[in-house]
Amino acid sequence: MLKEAISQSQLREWQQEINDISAEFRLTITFNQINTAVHRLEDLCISQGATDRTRQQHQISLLQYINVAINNEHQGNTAKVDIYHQLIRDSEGHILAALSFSAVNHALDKPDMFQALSAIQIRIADMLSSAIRTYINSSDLGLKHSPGITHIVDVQAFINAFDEHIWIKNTHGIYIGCNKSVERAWRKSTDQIVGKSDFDLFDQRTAEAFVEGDKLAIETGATVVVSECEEVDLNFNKVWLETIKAPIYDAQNQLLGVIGMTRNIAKHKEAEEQLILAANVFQNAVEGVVITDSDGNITEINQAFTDITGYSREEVIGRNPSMLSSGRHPKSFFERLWNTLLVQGKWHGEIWNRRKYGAIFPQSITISAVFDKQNIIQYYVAVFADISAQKQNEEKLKNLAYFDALTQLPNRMQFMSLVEQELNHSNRAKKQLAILFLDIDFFKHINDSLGHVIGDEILIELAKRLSYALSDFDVLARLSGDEFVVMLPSIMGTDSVTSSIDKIRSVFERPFILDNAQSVRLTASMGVAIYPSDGDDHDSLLRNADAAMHRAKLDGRNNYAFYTESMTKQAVAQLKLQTAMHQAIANDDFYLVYQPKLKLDDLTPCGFEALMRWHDPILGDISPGEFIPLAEKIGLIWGMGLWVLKTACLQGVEWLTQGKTFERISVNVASLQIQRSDFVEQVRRILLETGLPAKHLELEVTESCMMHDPEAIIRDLKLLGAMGIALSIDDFGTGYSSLNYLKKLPIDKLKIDQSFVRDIPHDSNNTAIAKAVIALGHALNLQIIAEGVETQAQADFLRANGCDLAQGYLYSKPRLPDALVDFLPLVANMKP
Ligand SMILES: Nc1nc2c(ncn2[C@@H]2O[C@@H]3COP(=O)(O)O[C@H]4[C@@H](O)[C@H](n5cnc6c(=O)[nH]c(N)nc65)O[C@@H]4COP(=O)(O)O[C@H]3[C@H]2O)c(=O)[nH]1
Repeated sequence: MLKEAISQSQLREWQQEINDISAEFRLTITFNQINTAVHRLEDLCISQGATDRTRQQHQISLLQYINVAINNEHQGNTAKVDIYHQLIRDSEGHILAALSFSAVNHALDKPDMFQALSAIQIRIADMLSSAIRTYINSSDLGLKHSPGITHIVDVQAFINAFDEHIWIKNTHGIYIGCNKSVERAWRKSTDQIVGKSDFDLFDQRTAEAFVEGDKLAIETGATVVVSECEEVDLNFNKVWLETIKAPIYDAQNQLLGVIGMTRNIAKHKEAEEQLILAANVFQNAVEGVVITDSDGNITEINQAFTDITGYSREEVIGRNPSMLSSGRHPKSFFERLWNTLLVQGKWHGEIWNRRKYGAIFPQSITISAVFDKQNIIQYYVAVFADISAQKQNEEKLKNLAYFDALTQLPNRMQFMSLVEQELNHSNRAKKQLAILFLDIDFFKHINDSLGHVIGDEILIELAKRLSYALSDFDVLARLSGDEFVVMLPSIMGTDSVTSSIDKIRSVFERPFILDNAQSVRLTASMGVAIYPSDGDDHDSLLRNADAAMHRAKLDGRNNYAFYTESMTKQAVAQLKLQTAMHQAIANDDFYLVYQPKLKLDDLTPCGFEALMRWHDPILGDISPGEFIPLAEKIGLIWGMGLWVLKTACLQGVEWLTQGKTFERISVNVASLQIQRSDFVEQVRRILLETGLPAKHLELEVTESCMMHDPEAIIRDLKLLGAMGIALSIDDFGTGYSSLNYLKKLPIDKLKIDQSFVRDIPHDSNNTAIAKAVIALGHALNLQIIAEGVETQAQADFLRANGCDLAQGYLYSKPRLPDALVDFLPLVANMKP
């Protein structure tokens, strides 16, 4: 339609002008001129919202025009009517470009404008060609005559400048152009190439492969990589060649041919190989690798990370590595880590982390910050190794160095170091410490007769038994062979040592059963040295304990000895007593005596204190002052105390049933008894079982019972008081006197300890104390009883100072029940 709007004469005139211009172009077209046109066309494309497809169409047009122009030239034609095609050549006649001018005026109001289609092939490395379409003001064309134009564009030269091989084939597979690089590579001139097919130029197989590539490009309709191969270039260098091909279409989308390029991608290949190598190293590294962004979010991990932590890639990407935290390191540890990382860009150390399934493990880790060109942190890369096995080996080595391989007990070196540490502590705390040296009697016979394997079995079993028998604070070690040592820290004199000796001896009471069901009975000899009296360093203590052990062996084995004689005697005596006490309980060798208590004003009896007695057939009479503290120490006091209470209650019931009258029987209660949570319950049970009314029972507790959990003791004493039981504080003034608690206690009596009664009225201190206790007790509405009253003068003083009650040898020693008739009036004879 537009074409029709233009007069033929006008058209002819323009064509002539174009011809002229083209003729001019033939010689003088400049790069700048083309460039300007390119830019104008590109702007136009952009402003018209040209899509990639449009641009591609332009490229196709370009090549089509070149093709047409070439064909026209070949066929001797000069131009078509409406589109004029012009090949632009350089001075040597090489084709520079093809220009097509369409003599169609798009703007009738601007007759000086016509559409010019300039097709210029610009060969660049990535094979982009530009198709140019622009409006050119005819007056602009005057520029073509400008004398300043000097640089001639040589497109062939331009494509020749590239090392890549570039060629163009038409739809018949005939080469229609190529560059110098092709000439060199194929060792043929352009003339020998253009107009030929692959089958003319190459062997059958190669030609077929090339044609296949053309087909592929045509079928896919886009640029395709048709082959990659390693070859040798003209200089016999190894090169990697990549051939890409693209189909060429005209404006009507008709296939015109295939353009191809082969380029050396050795550098890409190298980079690609390096990337593959790096990726392989990353993935196959034995060390775990984790990469985070600058905010600490995980962006990548490798396989070893998953193997070590158990977390898959999906489970960690985007999360913070703190998800692995074991909780073993304090906050300050990570603060220091970050400080170092930020200041030095790198941190190396060991971290305990947690695996997915909970186990914690040590890792040796290096964290590096990765900076960009502006020195801003882009990533953190952490490379770590699981060092669990290494740590276990270290631990094993440590064990070998410090522990006995057979029994797993500390060895001599470890024992000595532990003793040294404890000595420092004992020295500061002014405490005693004991080293006990133990040697199995006749162990050599075991080894000789039963063999070393059995000997080892026995030693292992003994180590287990000893560990079990001793307390957690004691340190047991095996020095060598059948020699064991024990450190008893913080001992309180020889008593606690003998109790440990007792425990160790009990280990040997059971026979050792061997694999063959045979049993062996063993004994051991022990020697004890005590710090600081027997030595002030680990060497001398061990040496002296060893010497003591040898003396025990000389004394007949199955024995023990202290380094000093007196201590040995003391310990022997205690152990004897201890053994005898167990026997006495079994034999029912204990019994009670009762000491009357009297009112001081008229000396009427008001009750009895039950006191325990023990007569051992071998050791004779043993004082409660000796066996009660031992019973407390070895844990027998609870059972003994219940026995006393029950026996005293039964005695009271017996007297009552005999018609004898008394106010109360008082029973001593040890601190450890009242501290038991079921004490009140046991007292209630015994009263019920024996039938003694609570109003006939009094319990004497010492002040020291308040030292442990006073609130609970006060609560229990109140419960006992509420049952009708009288309560008195024994030995008042000798122990833990807290007036604060005293006023809260539900007690009835205070007993002045006999140590304050002794020597009154002569001892001014004691008389003052006695007076003060009486005054204090009365102020608290308590009755006061004095014990250990032996003289009339004491009794007179106490009475004169308001003391209410008394007991002591002056009136009666503690006696067996049958000997107390004088103090137990029958109900009928009772004074009103
Ligand atoms: N020198 C002298 N002593 C006198 C006189 N009158 C009484 N005594 C003694 O003074 C002690 C009074 O008992 P204690 O202060 O409770 O002191 C008792 C008590 O703390 C404890 N004890 C005795 N029997 C038991 C018991 O069954 N249970 C508990 N837990 N402790 C008991 O043993 C301690 C000693 O008891 P014993 O040897 O029986 O000693 C008794 C008694 O025999 C006197 O005029 N002169």
